[in-house]
Amino acid sequence: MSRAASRAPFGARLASAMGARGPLCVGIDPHPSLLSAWGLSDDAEGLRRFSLAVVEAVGDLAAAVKPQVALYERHGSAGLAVLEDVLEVSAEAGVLTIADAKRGDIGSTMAAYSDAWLGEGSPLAADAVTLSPYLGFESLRPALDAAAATGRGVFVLALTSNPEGASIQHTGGEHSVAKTVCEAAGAENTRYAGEPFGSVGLVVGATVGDAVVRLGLDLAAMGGPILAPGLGAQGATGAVLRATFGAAAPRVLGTSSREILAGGPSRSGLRERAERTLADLA
Ligand SMILES: O=C(O)c1cc(=O)[nH]c(=O)n1[C@@H]1O[C@H](COP(=O)(O)O)[C@@H](O)[C@H]1O
Repeated sequence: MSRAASRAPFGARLASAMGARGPLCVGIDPHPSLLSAWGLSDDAEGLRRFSLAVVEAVGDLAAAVKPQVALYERHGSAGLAVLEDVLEVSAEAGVLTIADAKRGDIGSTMAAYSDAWLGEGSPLAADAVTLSPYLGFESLRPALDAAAATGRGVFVLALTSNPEGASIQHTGGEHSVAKTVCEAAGAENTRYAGEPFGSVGLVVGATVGDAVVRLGLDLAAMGGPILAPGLGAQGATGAVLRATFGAAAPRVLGTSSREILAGGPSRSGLRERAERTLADLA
């Protein structure tokens, strides 16, 4: 039996991890300022020590970790080699991985991104990857199909946490861009009928206020998980998150990076902040 065939769908694995550990994803964002605050050098060795310390500290607490790919890319091939190791060590630690790569391109090129982040045997393959639908939701088809074939998942940007996102995502009147993306994800998740979550998730920031309601996004019916950045450093709290998502709150995976990472480099400092965030989300 191939590895792909033996892996349960991502949505089912995430639902089970959230049920066992709670709805927290810890972002691994090795910003230069954080490396410095931890007494580490802004190079591949500093990146490695930082990232592995985070996985070691929270790998048994969080449902998922989310390495921010840009912060590895800025170190070139040495940084990407570290990312490969982080993904492998995380898998060994039993925590799900979401590569925050925000990829999106015309279909033929998308197939190559899909091979890299979701392909069986790829050194960069994670349990899920973030995708941008700016070239049209259907341009993501290679990744949607690869995710289904390999038991992996995707999180498609719908309502991002940054204030500038509204200038595109809120446009379109009754058929806003965000609502269109939400409906397309819902249609895609029909292939996962019977699973606790579909494997096609959305990114909706915990900072978007009443936009979910105002734009008429039916996140509960969408069927997939919701990755909600914006906790901590961007100002959102567990209470804000519950108010923002309403009936869809049980499918929300809250994600926080800088707020938790600022607790390092000590293991206890990182765990204390992760546990505090988890308690806030409960
Ligand atoms: O896809 C994401 O994770 C993402 C989407 C979004 O709308 N907003 C957002 O902040 N993110 C990412 O989530 C992380 C947030 O980091 P903190 O603000 O430090 O918690 C960064 O890696 C962002 O790139």
